[in-house]
Amino acid sequence: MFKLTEHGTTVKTELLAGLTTFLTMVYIVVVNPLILQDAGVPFEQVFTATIIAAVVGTLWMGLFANYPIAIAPGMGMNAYFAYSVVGSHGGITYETAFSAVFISGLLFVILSLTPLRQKLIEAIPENLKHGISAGIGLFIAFIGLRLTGIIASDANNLVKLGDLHSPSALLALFGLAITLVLLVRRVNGALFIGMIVTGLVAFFTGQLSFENGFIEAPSLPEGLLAANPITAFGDVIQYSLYAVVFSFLMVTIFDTTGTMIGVAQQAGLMKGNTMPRARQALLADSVATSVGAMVGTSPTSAYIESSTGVAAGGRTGLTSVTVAVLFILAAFFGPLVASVSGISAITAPSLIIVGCLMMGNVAKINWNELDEAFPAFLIILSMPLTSSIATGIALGFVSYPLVKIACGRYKDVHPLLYIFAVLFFYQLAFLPH
Ligand SMILES: Nc1nc2[nH]cnc2c(=O)[nH]1
Repeated sequence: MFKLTEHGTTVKTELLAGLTTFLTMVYIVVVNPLILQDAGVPFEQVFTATIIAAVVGTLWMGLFANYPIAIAPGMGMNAYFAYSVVGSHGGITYETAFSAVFISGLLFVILSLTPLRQKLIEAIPENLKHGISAGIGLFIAFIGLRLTGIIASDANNLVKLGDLHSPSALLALFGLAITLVLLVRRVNGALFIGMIVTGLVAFFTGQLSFENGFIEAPSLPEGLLAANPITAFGDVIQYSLYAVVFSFLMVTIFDTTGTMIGVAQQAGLMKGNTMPRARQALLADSVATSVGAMVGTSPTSAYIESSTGVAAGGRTGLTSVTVAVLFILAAFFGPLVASVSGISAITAPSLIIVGCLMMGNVAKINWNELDEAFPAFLIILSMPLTSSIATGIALGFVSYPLVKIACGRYKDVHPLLYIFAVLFFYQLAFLPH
């Protein structure tokens, strides 16, 4: 079913890859409720909703699209939901905001079913695709460095070297060194073993403790927040949430498409300029976003952390199915998950190393043609600086046609790219981020 031999992989490799991806992304079941509770949504509800959305999307991805790509509520969009939509749109409750998420999820389902999906992927120029992969690499490495305090904020320069004597930074550096040694010595499961060793050191140095125990029964969602497309659409009209729906839609489509292409390229699963089974892959995310809105979480996205599982050898949907099963188990291990995901140093080394692997794509960019190189460069530069994959893609999409028109090669640009350039320009210039 997963065509393991055809993809040159084994059950053991896939299970290990799934475990690796899961460990780097499981923090979301704790962090997502923490962010959405600022919008008034109860913690327990988001905890369960996050797991439901992740399981639906990731299982769909594994079973129907056969990609080693996991799905869960995105970190950019939960903040946008809590602080820009509910926080600043006067009078908007979180229930109404979930209606907007639900509608954007349904629109995305419809788009995933039309030929536009494949055209969109084909319309993205090769050099921009390489830029997206490399930019994602820099971005996840930056996340790893920031979470562990190796890089800290600075009032004048925005970022600076953090306090390398802090327990978190020291542990992360230790984990990085161990994992790198394992990798260069080509030890199987290096990323995962690195996490286990770092976790053990965290435990014995008192950074990791299990005061709240390990197991707790999950609470079931009390009711559906959005279930009827007509009432949800009514909410969108009543509160004029068109721009909110548009932003959710653009960000989900491009974050997910960009991430899928980046990870599929890393896994060697792209067929030239096209992504096989793109329909099912996009459906996985759009269905998860819609279901997530029904039970109480912000939009889902294909997770960049999937690249850690691919680096660990994951090539098929079995990796994703493993991740989904582990998310189901996580529902019963709330306290354990909260303890481990509170220690960013355990997973940061994987994020940093995978960042390095994904940066390899810069070598494929045609640096000799500035009209090809500059938009790709802009994507790479802006993803970590804006902490947003979608914004990086937006800047690449706006600059590419402009540069091409300037050098008289406007015919080289796919017509769809012009349309998206205008939409992205509108979003960047006039909508809140
Ligand atoms: N692509 C992607 N990966 C993530 N990992 C955590 N949050 C996100 C997100 O918003 N987008």
